[in-house]
Amino acid sequence: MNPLEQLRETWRRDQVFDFVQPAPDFSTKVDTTHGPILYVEDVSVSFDGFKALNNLNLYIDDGELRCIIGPNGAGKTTMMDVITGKTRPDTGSVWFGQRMNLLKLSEHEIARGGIGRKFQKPTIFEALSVFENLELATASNKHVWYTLNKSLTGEQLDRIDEVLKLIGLKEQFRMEAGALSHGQKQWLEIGMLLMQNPRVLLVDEPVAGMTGEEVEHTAELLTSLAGRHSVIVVEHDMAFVRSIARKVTVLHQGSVLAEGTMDQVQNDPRVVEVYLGE
Ligand SMILES: Nc1ncnc2c1ncn2[C@@H]1O[C@H](COP(=O)(O)OP(=O)(O)OP(=O)(O)O)[C@@H](O)[C@H]1O
Repeated sequence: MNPLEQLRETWRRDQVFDFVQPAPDFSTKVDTTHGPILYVEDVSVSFDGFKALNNLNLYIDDGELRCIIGPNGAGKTTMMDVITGKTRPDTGSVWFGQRMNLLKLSEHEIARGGIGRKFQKPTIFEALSVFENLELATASNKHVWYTLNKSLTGEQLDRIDEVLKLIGLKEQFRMEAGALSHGQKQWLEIGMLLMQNPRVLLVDEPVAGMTGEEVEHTAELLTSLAGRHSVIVVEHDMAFVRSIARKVTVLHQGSVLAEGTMDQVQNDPRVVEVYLGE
């Protein structure tokens, strides 16, 4: 390579500017041949000496829908923070499949690599339409005008159409996102995460503040995602958990207290004691 070519190679845009880099392709590297897509092992997190997570062990199978419940302060948010790279544990390990060590990746790399997180408060662009919000979510460059001025490929349009159907907002695609109902905003944000095609989706209290009908639609949406994605739902609303849950994990004082079907955990005397004591 001559010096000019070497210089060009060194200054290739995608090596210089982070925003034009393609998302890391972890899909081929996430090895789920043993079943689980997430391994959280012996994880402890302390805040000023207080153990928010205490030797937590959690295994999520590829494509499963798991509900995580537990009283206030049980460590549910801290657990999600550890999986998404926001909080680093003091001890333990977190693996995405068998080969991807999440503790070596940044929060940004984890998000782009296939672990999406839906916070309680939606972070949609209220002044843009439903369609434009999804359009924005297709891109690696989040600069609004740059993205909206680029034309979409047929594949991206198909995906937007598919996601609009999934989240039940096909008729509202031209509507300004700010004019959507509370529930619709939550679904739009789930849709934006789906545009990135995550392998794992973490969803924090998805039905808080929703109407009965919206809760039902959310249950349908989340159950329909399982299989193609692994979905972890943290929720306090027990009726909702019962309506979607296959397997439930109960956290208490930073560890797993019980795990099983909703009936099994609700009849577990340790779980009853913890909830009655609240
Ligand atoms: N940054 C922090 N600094 C100090 N203590 C913290 C911090 N984050 C969490 N904690 C404490 O760790 C414990 C676990 O908190 P966490 O938010 O993970 O629980 P949670 O199960 O999500 O609770 P909730 O259901 O109320 O949201 C709590 O006692 C909380 O006060």
